[in-house]
Order: sequence, then structure tokens, then C-alpha cells
Amino acid sequence: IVGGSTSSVREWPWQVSLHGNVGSYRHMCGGSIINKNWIVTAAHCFERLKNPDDWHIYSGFLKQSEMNDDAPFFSVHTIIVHPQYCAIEHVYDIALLKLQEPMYYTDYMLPICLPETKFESNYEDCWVTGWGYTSEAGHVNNILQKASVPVITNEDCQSYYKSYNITESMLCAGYKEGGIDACKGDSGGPFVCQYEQTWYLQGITSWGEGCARPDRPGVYTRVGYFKDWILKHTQPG
Ligand SMILES: COC(=O)Nc1ccc(-c2nc(CNC(=O)CCc3cc(Cl)ccc3N3C=NNN3)[nH]c2Cl)cc1
Repeated sequence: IVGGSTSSVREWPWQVSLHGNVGSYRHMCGGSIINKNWIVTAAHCFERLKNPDDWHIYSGFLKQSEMNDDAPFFSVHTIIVHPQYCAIEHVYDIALLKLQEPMYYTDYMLPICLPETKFESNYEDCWVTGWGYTSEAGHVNNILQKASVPVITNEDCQSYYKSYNITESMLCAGYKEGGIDACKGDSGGPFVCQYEQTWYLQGITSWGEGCARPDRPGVYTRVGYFKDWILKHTQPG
């Protein structure tokens, strides 16, 4: 997160850190708890690491330094990447992780609500969180960062990204002058908005041209667009 600030415990209890085995395990992506068995994240996180055994999920932690080999983690039973995901176009950048054992909820580990509708009309108080770089030429941050970022229309977003196709399955957020944005290592993590005292997962951190640059908003997977697909895979019975 560029231009953000340090989060406190229990602020974002749905935020998880996905550690991938690239020789040793290290933070690769963020993710969000949606119920006791399922995490939602970005499809691009699994381009190289497709084996569930190569992933450890850390939940309930604020600092990367706490997510060490002595700390408890959840294992992954199944990785479901959206069948229409396309890396080149950044489309359908969403994936579901089924846990090997159900999670227990605590004050530090709680699910985030899915959006009510496919396209929300209210995006008043929206935040992006993660352990990603705090500048383009940076490194993964130890303490979870947060930043408030306004949603912009897809039409405005398309006008900024002339060489890309901003689809209805994407949601954009950012400041025209830049300065505050997600960055490397934040992807897969939550973009949440508070409405009438409830937080909803409106986006999954996906891509952008650089970090926090003027006229280059962040592009998120629009979670509402995939609500039926998510429910189909994650509802018991
Ligand atoms: C010790 O462990 C480590 O060092 N781990 C570690 C883990 C992951 C990565 C890493 N992850 C990615 C995937 N993309 C993102 O995370 C954000 C994309 C994004 C989204 C929005 Cl909305 C806005 C802007 C951007 N944007 C553009 N440019 N940069 N960011 N790239 C790299 Cl590199 C690097 C190191």
C-alpha cells in the first residue's frame, strides 16, 4: 500500500496472508475470509504455484514477522481459479481457496460480507489493505497497511487506461493526482466499503500501471459481478 497508514488489530479481521513455497515460504498475496471453509483471492496468485500443498494461509496476524514457522497456519485443500481467467487481459482475476480444516472465528478472524448486488450504487467509505510495497521500488511491509481510496466510474477508468479494456467485471479506485494506491504484494487482498455499519467486499486487488501514479487508478476484480459463481462453489449442500 502506497500512502497508507498502519492498521491496528481487529480492524480488518477478514484479511489473510497467503505464503507460497518458492524455496522457502514467503508472503505472495492477500486474501479475504468469506466463511469458515473459504478464502477469496486473485487468480494470478496461482500462475506458478498451482499445488495446494505449496500454500500456507496466515489469519489473525498483523505482522509478517509473526507469520513464522512456529505460528499456526491453515492449509489449502482446493484451489479454484475462475475458468475464464485470462492473465493477459487481467479479466476474471478471482480464485477461491478451500481450507483443509474449517476456521474458527475469533475477534481477529472473521468473515467479510459479499456485496448485496452485482453492481452497487453506494461506495462511500472504501479501503484497500495489505502488506504490499509502500513504493514501486519497495518491499513487502511488516505491518498491515490501510488506505482509503474512492471508487471511480468504469467510464472514467477506461479514459485513463486507453490501451486496456476496462470490463464490467472490474472496479476502479484511485485519486487523479495519485499518491495513494495498492502496490506489489497487495494483490488478492480486500477492497472493502462500509455501508450502514456493515463492511462489504466490493473488490479484489488486481492490477494497475505502476503504483499510486497520477491518472493511473487501481483496478480491482468487481466481487458483486462474481457473487453467483462464489455462492455456487462455497455454499454447503
Ligand atoms: C519477501 O516476500 C516478497 O517480497 N513477496 C512479494 C510478493 C508479491 C510481489 C508481487 N505481487 C505482484 C502482483 N501485483 C500486485 O500485488 C499489485 C498490482 C496492483 C494492483 C493495484 Cl489495485 C494497483 C497497482 C498495482 N501495481 C502495479 N504495479 N505494482 N503494483 N507483483 C509483485 Cl512484484 C512481490 C514480492
